Amino acid sequence: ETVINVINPNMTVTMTELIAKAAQASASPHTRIVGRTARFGAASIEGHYDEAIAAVGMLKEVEAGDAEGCHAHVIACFGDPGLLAARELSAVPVLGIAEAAMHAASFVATHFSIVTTLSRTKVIAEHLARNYGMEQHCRKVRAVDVAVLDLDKPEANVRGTLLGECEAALREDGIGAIVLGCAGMADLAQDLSTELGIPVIDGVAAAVRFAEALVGLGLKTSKHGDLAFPLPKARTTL
Ligand SMILES: O=C(O)C[C@H]1NC(=O)NC1=O
Repeated sequence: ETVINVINPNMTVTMTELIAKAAQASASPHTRIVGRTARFGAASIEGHYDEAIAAVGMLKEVEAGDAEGCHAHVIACFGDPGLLAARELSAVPVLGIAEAAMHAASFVATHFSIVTTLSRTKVIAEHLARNYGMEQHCRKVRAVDVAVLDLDKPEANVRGTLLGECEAALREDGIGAIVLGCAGMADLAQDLSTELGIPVIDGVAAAVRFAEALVGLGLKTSKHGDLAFPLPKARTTL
């Protein structure tokens, strides 16, 4: 059995449930998904400050997963908060849903656009695309301006708004695929892909399958050099 620790770095349990459901739906039969929710940080992550404090809570859940002997971690927040810190901390593979989604999109299209939640978080996705060497593939980061915790509210009409933004991206951006820029959109990817007739990629599903692939390849996070375990020293723990 492969155990994948899927961490919601925000503190909203209903989102963790949606994420874990999407992760299990994507996983192979012999994979067990353990969903974990950050117990320190923010109810939702919508900017640099939220990301900074959420990373601390996320890292505690990496420790919990490692203590349980999980085979890989998925950081299920589109900002990939604390990704390299988690890779230092753990010896098993750690994937962020943004990195995983962008790579999946680059395998099936020459260019893609990202559609995320609030306009103020577009810059975070732009920084990630640059850091991941994806600027040649990522044409544009768009936003539907729906707050993360409103995604599951019927009155927000997220599906309709997302569809409109994706159609604009298809018309204007010169792309072949769309990346959904929020873990909370995980349950919408399939439906939008069918409606639009193009790959619409949810990073939770992509990260779970890539994690399985890395485990299957016997690959673990390298502890030589940059991602070696953190140096022992006095630290404030939660
Ligand atoms: O950055 C975003 O808009 C989405 C990001 N925030 C969050 O609480 N979970 C996420 O996936």
